[in-house]
Amino acid sequence: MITVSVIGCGHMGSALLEGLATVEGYRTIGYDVDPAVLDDVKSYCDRTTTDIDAISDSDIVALTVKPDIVPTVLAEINLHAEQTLMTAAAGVERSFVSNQTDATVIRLMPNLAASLREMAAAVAWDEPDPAVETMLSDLGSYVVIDETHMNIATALNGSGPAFVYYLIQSMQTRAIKEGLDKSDAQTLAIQTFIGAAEMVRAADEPIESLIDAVCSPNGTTIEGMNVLFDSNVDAEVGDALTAATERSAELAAEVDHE
Ligand SMILES: NC(=O)C1=CN([C@@H]2O[C@H](COP(=O)(O)OP(=O)(O)OC[C@H]3O[C@@H](n4cnc5c(N)ncnc54)[C@H](OP(=O)(O)O)[C@@H]3O)[C@@H](O)[C@H]2O)C=CC1
Ligand SMILES: O=C(O)[C@@H]1CCC=N1
Repeated sequence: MITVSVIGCGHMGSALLEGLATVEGYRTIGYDVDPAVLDDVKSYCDRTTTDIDAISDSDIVALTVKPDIVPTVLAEINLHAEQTLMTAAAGVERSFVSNQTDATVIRLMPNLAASLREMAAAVAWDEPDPAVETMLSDLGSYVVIDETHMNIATALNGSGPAFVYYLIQSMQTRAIKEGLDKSDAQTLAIQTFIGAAEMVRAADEPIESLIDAVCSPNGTTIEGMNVLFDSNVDAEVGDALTAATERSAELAAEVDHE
């Protein structure tokens, strides 16, 4: 049994708890300062509490408060060396956290698909942590990265779901405008993204070849692709990632200088 405490049960903390609630082998504790937030997650947790001391025997403590709240929480918690403190706050560096706790600190960039156990996560640590490896596998897929790359991972898989939602919305909105029933447009847009992502995962060829396979000669797809090729959309999507990456770096500086 792995005991996981989540400090801050808002969007990210509750997604972790919701995902873990559907897997055997975890005892979960949700901690937050807001009792109303705890009401929302109590069906996913073995225990909810506003008492910070309740996390004292947890194997893994997930820190899912906003970056500027991290110093406040670190001043309140008293963890021991056998515990793992998993910080998920964007921009907050591992060294900043480990200077203020005896626990082993790992840095995680999760995403909200944890609730469905479809999370993409990036983790940075000194040593692999078997309990964390099990937990991340149970919640989706993860990669181990050097912490110097955590800001771009934050943009790619932390913020990335919002970018993908936006693209799904753009496609389904236009389909509805062209006359398709709203529910049908949603079904088709969603399954198209799922299917395309699975095709990319399964393929041992480059994405360009997958695009070519959809583009029948003189067909429909190439007409649409030409609009994309002639646009700046590739650069704009890249710029969205860069903006999020730069903001992650700024957050690090802001928390460090508090
Ligand atoms: N949302 C996302 O998709 C992702 C978020 N993250 C990271 O997760 C963290 C949380 O983000 P998110 O879940 O969106 O934010 P939320 O605001 O939804 O959740 C944060 C929660 O922490 C609570 N809180 C505030 N102060 C304390 C405290 N001292 N002790 C315990 N809990 C406290 C907040 O209560 P109250 O509202 O009353 O202040 C709130 O319920 C951020 O650092 C973010 O960078 C990482 C990846 C993805
Ligand atoms: O927007 C944010 O700052 C957080 C971190 C990644 C996703 N949400």
